[in-house]
Amino acid sequence: MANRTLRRGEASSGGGGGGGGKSASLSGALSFEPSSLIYGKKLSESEMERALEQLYIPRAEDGKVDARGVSHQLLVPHRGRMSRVSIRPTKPSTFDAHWKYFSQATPLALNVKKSAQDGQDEKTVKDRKRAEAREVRAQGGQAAATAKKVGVNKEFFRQLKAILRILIPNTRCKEVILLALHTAFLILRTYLSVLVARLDGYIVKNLVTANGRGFLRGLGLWFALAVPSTYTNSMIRYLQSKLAIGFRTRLTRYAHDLYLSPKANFYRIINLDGRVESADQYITTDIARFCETLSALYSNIAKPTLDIIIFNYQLANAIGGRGLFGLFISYYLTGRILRAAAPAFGKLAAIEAKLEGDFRGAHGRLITNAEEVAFYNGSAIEESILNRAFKRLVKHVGSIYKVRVAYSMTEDFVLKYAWSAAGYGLIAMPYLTGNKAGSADEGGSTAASKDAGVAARTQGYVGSRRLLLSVSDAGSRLMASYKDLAELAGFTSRIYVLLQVLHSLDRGHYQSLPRPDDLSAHQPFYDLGSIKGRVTRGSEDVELSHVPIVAPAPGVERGGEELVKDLSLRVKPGMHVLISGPNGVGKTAVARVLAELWPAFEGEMRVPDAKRTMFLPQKAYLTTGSLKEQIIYPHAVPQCSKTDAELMEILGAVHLAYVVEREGGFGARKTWTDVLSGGERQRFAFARLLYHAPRFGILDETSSAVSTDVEGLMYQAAKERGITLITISHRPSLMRYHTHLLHLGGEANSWKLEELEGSNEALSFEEEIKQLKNQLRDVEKWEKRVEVIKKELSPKA
Ligand SMILES: Nc1ncnc2c1ncn2[C@@H]1O[C@H](COP(=O)(O)OP(=O)(O)OP(=O)(O)O)[C@@H](O)[C@H]1O
Repeated sequence: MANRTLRRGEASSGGGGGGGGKSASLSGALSFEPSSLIYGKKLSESEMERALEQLYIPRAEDGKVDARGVSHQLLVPHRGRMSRVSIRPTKPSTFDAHWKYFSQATPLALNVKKSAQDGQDEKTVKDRKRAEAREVRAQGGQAAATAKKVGVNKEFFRQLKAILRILIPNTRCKEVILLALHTAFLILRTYLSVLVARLDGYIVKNLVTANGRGFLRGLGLWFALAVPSTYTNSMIRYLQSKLAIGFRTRLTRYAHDLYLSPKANFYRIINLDGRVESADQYITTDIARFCETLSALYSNIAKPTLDIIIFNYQLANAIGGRGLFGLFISYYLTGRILRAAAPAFGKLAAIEAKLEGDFRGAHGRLITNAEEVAFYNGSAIEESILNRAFKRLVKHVGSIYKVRVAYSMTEDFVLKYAWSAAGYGLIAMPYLTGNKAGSADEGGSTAASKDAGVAARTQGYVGSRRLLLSVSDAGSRLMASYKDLAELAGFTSRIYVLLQVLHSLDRGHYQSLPRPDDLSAHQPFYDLGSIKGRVTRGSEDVELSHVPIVAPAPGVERGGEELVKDLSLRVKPGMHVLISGPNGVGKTAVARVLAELWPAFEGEMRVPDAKRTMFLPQKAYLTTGSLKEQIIYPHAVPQCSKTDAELMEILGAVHLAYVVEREGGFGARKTWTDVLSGGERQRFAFARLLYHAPRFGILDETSSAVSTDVEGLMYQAAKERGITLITISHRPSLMRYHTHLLHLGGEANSWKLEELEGSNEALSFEEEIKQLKNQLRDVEKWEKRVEVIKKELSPKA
C-alpha cells in the first residue's frame, strides 16, 4: 500500500464546491487530478472542506486496475493534509485460489458428514441437519453455535493456516520483513539478557571481595548495556504493533473486497444467510483483536522459546546435564498441570465477541431509528433493551473472571513458587555435592583462598540464579501464552466463519436444508441450496418467465414463502408498468428479484446490464458527502458526467433548485438526513434517476411523501428522458403515467396484467375532467337530499 502526501504540481483542476467547471467524464476521469487546493502543505479548515469533496482519483476504468494493480487512489485526510493511498483490490484469481481453503465443511457440517460416515441412515443425517439449523437460529449465528467446538485443536490450526494465506500472501511481502526484523530484535534481547546475567554475577563477586574498581567497572558496563536493552525492548513492541496493523489492513481489505463486491454480499449476509450476525462487529472489532492477539502471540511464543533454549544451554554449564534433565521434567509436568487446569478460553472468547456484537448492534439500531424512537417516547423500553444486552455481556465477562481465578492461582503456584524451589535445589546441588569449582570442600586453607572460593561460588550462584529466574519467567510466559493461544482460537473461528460465509455467498452458495418429509409432492419447497432459476444479463427488455416471487427464509425448515406464483412479464422500453396490490403481497419483492437481491428460484429472468437499470428503494437513501454527491450517487465526484448547470436543471425538474442556495452550494457537506425533509429526500432520489437516466427505472413508493402535482411533473420529466418506469405504488393517481397495471394479490398468489386504457396523460386528464363534470351534475340532487335530512332531524316545533 503506497501512502504519500500530495505535493504541489501533482494537482490540477477538478470539481470544486459550487463552481461552474465541468467535472471529468468517466473516460476523462483517468487523467483526473485533485483540486489545486490540495498541496503537501497543511490545509486550512475551509481548504480541507473543499478538498474533502473528492473521495478518490481513479486510476483505471470502473472495476478495472492499472498495470500496478491499482484501481484508484483514495484521498485520506491525515493531520491536516491529504494523503493518497493506492488501493489494490484483491484479484478474482486470489479469491478463486483461496476458495478451496474456505469451502471446507465448517464444524457444523462436519458433524453431519461424520454421522453419515458412522453409518447413520439418511433420515438421521437430515434430522441432525435440521436440528443444527434450529440451533444456529436459536443462538443467533453460527459463531455461537460452533463455539462448543472452539479450542486449540486440529480444526483451529486448519482455520489459522487458511487465514495466514491472506495475512502473508508471499515471502516478499512487508509482513515477512517485519517478522524477520522482529525476530532479530528478539534474539538480540535474549543475548543482552545473558550478558546482564553474567554482569550481575560479576558485580556481586566484586562486592563480596570488596573490589571497588571492579564494582565500578561493573556498574559502568551495566549502564552501557541499558541503552541497547531499552532500545531493543521498544523496537520489539513497535514491530509487534506494526505487524498487528499490517495484518489488520490486509484482512480488513480482503473482507471488504468480499463484503462489498458487486454481488452485494453485504445484503446477502444480512438477509439471505443466518450464520453471521452483526458482520460489522466481525470486521471492525474481531479482526482487530485477532490481529493483535496473533502478533503478540508470536513474541510471546518465539521469545520465551528462544530464551529457554539459550538460557538452558548457559545453565547446563552451571547445573550440569542431570540438572538440565530435571528442569525439562519440571517443564513437562507444568505444561500438563496447566493444560488440565485451563478453562475453555477459546469458547469463552468467541461468546464474549458475539455478546459485544449484540450490544453494539443494539446501539446501532437506536442510532438508525433515533427519530422514530423519540417520537414514540420509547427511551424507557430502548434503555431496557440496551441494558439487557449489556447485562448479558457483563455476566459473561464476570463468569470468565471467576474461572480465571482458579487458573491464575494454579499458574502462579506452579510457575513462581514450585519452579523457583526446584531451581534453588538444582543450582545448589553441584555446590552441595562438591562437583563444582569453588564448592565448599575445595576451599584452600588460607583466608585469601577461602575468600576467593566464596567469591567464585557467589558469582556462580548469582549468575545461575538470574539465568534461572529468566528461564522461569520465559517458562511462565510460554505457559501463559497457551491461554492467549486458546483465545486466538476463539477469534480465529469467528474470522474464519465470516470469510467462509462471504466466500460461499460470493459464489451463490447458500445454507441448504432437506425437504421436510411431511410436505406433499405438489407443495413447492424453495430451498436456498437449490436455486434453479436462470438469469441472463444484457437483454434489451425486462423479462420474467415463470418465475415465482419467493421470500427466502435462510435456515427455515419449510423453505421460502411463495408470494407470487409463476410470474411471467415482459417489459419493453416505453411500456410503463404500475405494480399494485395490498400491503405485504410482494410488490417490493418483485423489485428485489429483478435486482437479483433475492434469487429467482425457478423459471428464467432476462434483464439489462446493471448500468441500464436503476432501483429507487422505498426509503430514500442519502450518502455521506457533499450536496452534489447526493444527486450523482452511486457515482463519486470524479465520475460525475454533468456540469453544475446541468445538475441545476435536474434539480429544477424535481423542484429542488432552491436547496442549493439554502444549503450553501453543491460542495456543502452536512448530515443530510437531518437537514432534508422526507419529501425533499424523495425528490433527491428522483433527481438521481434523472441524472443517471437509465433505460429502466424501478421505483418503489418513491414519491409517497411528494405532493401529487410535483409527483406528476417528476414522472413526466423521467419519461421525457426516455426512462421506462416500473412503479410500485398504491396511488391510483399514478395510473395516468403508466401503460400497464400489474395487480398482485389474487387468489392463490395469482397476478393479473392489464393494459391501461387512455393511458397517456392527456387522455387520462380528459377522462378525469369528464368524471368530475358528471359528479358535479349530481350536486343539486345531493343538496336537496341534505335539506330533507336536516328537516327530518330538526326538533319538531
Ligand atoms: N428481508 C426479508 N426477508 C424475508 N422475507 C421478507 C423480507 N422482507 C419482506 N419479507 C416478506 O415478504 C412479504 C412481502 O414483502 P414486500 O415488501 O414485497 O411487500 P409489499 O407488497 O411491497 O408491501 P407494502 O405495500 O407494505 O410495501 C412480507 O409480508 C414478508 O413476509
